Amino acid sequence: MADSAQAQKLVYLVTGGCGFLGEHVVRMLLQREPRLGELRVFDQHLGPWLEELKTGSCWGSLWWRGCGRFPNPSQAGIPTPAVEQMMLVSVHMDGSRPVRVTAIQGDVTQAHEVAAAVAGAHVVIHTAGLVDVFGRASPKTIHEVNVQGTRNVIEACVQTGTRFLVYTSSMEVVGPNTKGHPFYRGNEDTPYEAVHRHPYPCSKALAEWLVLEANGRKVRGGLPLVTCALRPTGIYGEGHQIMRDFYRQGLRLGGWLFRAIPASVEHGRVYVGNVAWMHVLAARELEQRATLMGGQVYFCYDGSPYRSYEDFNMEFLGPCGLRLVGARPLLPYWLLVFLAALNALLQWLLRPLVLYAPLLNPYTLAVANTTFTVSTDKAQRHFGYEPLFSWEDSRTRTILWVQAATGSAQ
Ligand SMILES: NC(=O)c1ccc[n+]([C@@H]2O[C@H](COP(=O)([O-])OP(=O)(O)OC[C@H]3O[C@@H](n4cnc5c(N)ncnc54)[C@H](O)[C@@H]3O)[C@@H](O)[C@H]2O)c1
Ligand SMILES: CC(C)CCC[C@@H](C)[C@H]1CC[C@H]2[C@@H]3[C@H](O)C=C4C[C@@H](O)CC[C@]4(C)[C@H]3CC[C@]12C
Repeated sequence: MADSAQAQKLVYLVTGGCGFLGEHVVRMLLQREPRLGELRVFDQHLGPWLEELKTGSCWGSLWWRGCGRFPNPSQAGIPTPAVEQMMLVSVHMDGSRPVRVTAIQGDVTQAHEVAAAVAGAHVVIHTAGLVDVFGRASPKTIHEVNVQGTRNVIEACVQTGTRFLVYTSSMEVVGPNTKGHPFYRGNEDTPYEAVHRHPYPCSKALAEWLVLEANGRKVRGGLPLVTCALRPTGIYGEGHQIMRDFYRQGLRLGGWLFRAIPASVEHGRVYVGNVAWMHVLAARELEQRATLMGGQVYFCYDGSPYRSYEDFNMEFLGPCGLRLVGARPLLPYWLLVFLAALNALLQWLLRPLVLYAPLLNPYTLAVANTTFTVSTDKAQRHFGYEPLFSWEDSRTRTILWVQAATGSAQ
């Protein structure tokens, strides 16, 4: 491996590289991808943590090399991107393998920006997306970012000759469906009636379909594109904003959270570090295992226990001082349905004046109240995935993050 790592330096592009998952993918690539030569981090909002790369506080000896333009993509006939901010950082991972990290502020809905970022990349990990089940963004915007953005990424690969594309899909491509059918310990082949109405799962399903359908298309130079899609269940870990929201809500209620969903409704969860690791491995193995992996979907899984959404959250919020009240839901389900519908109505009525987007709405209630758990080893069989972080590790890391993010260390 050391010799081949010396021989071949690869250019990776991570779209959405400053998001919750994207940041972990970026860090994982820097730590664990021996063939990494250049890493392009593409995002609409560049995170301040990228600055750490310059100061060396992240991974040993990193240093700033100065500002520069993105490598000229004109060889591929692509116009130079109209991006607002770029920087070049040189990262020395172990004293012998310098990796150039290029941060690109850009928008996946802008085809020319995407094409310019993709030009010359060997591998694209496309995690950028608008994750909105609360009604913050319009259905049109969700479609533009998640579907048109993905189309732009695929077309950029085809035009510029990039052959390997890993797409971050979602469990929601499958379900839970609007009928509330349980998906219990299901795998990639489990039959399930996927019915999508909400803009977010609709957009993820369509985007995933585009990615899988593009597998085998000839890219510039004549070789086939190889694609696969990873479907995380609910991701948790350092940087999980909803976990922080739950903590704050608990604080407002005097340190108490009130059980809303029966403990028997199990919800699939997966640690962000393992999801990132799965992306890195899938991207690494796509070339060698193109026939097996091309056009395939993989659920993301690890050793996280099957629990209800609220009980699972308490694994982290409990050590931060919150308590979940009630062995059973305190409110009757019909009342929750009523409150969720009321929230939806208020959101609609208030929209001209203010954005009202609470956690509880008919869609989130349906998701939280429907069992959806996966049990599969497909990623292990196809590309040798084993979780990098045990449940104990994942739990500890998440607790430390919640404590630090909320100042709740006890
Ligand atoms: N969070 C979860 O539980 C979960 C579960 C399954 C799948 N996913 C998928 O994982 C991916 C990442 O989700 P996340 O939870 O990290 O969300 P996130 O919002 O933290 O990250 C998404 C990133 O994409 C960027 N982005 C959004 N619109 C963009 C645009 N037009 N152009 C460029 N960048 C843009 C955002 O700035 C953000 O940094 C998404 O595709 C999401 O659908 C998330
Ligand atoms: C009824 C309330 C008390 C609780 C509301 C919880 C609700 C906000 C949670 C429950 C399940 C969560 C989703 C689930 O983890 C999986 C995903 C898939 C991913 O692609 C995007 C995020 C999403 C939809 C989670 C959003 C928050 C949900 C609905």
